[in-house]
Amino acid sequence: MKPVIVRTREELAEARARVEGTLAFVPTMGALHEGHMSLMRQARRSAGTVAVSIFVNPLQFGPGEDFDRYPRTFDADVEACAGAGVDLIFAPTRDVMYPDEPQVTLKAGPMGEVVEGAARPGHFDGMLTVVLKLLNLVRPDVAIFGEKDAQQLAMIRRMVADLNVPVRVAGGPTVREPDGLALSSRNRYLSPAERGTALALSRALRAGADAAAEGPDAVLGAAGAVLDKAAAADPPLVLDYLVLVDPATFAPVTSGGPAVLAVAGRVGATHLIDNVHLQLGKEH
Ligand SMILES: Nc1ncnc2c1ncn2[C@@H]1O[C@H](COP(=O)(O)OP(=O)(O)OP(=O)(O)O)[C@@H](O)[C@H]1O
Ligand SMILES: CC(C)(CO)[C@@H](O)C(=O)[O-]
Ligand code: BAL
Repeated sequence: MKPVIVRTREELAEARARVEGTLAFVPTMGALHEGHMSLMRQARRSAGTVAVSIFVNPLQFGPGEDFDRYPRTFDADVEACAGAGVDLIFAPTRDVMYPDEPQVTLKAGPMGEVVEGAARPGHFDGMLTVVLKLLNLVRPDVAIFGEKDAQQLAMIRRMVADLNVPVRVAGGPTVREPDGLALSSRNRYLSPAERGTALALSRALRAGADAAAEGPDAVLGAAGAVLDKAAAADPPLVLDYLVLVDPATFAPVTSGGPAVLAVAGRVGATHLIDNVHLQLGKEH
């Protein structure tokens, strides 16, 4: 069955009113790939009705970032949604989401200023603002986000807790290419040579994960060695960060226990991120 496509708040409200039973929601920026499809299938298993939004949110892009050239592939996205059993697609224009220049926006707070937030100042403020607006419009029982964007997922959980947003948040595992590269809409910017360099991100995470039992310094050392090589490659990886952080707060982790090893870097003009969950042993 083809999904119903709604573009305005009024059309969405009518479609929402027709939903009986539970609703699962997968927010996206389009250019859909197998990572998004796996979230949609997870949504299909979680609720009777599945909604997806497709909106490239200007508020979460900084000046000089790729808002204008972000891939927009609407027809293929509709096909992908149909294949994953999506019932409803909300595809608003900028004017529908922001009819007036927004005055009241969310502030992500200190957690939004570290790691990815330090590399992209203001990004999490804009992301949380649009996610709260989408949740208010769609009113899902469960909203599903990818673990690839680990800090985004942690920030959304924190927003939902801090602001008592009536939704259950679920994470979906990162889908990878057979060689380890995390699927991302931005991968399509990469030339074959750039893609070769970009593989260092997932390789570094694997090297770090293999050293988890030996503690934080060993993890950062093993991952850092892979990234150092990529920094000297042609084309080079320009590292933005490699950090070991608490999965819920994104504060640095220095002793044993659960942690996220997160990495980001640029290859050419493309900003890529990846992460892995670890159980850290104690330093000897
Ligand atoms: N490889 C993946 N596996 C699982 N979920 C993913 C993957 N890539 C993205 N997602 C999730 O899909 C949702 C929509 O993300 P988005 O549309 O920004 O795609 P993206 O591929 O992350 O794009 P970008 O290149 O901008 O990072 C988010 O919850 C994101 O975490
Ligand atoms: C959650 C989201 C759809 C908000 O614009 C975006 O940040 C994304 O695609 O991960
Ligand atoms: N995938 C997170 C959205 C962004 O990069 O802006």
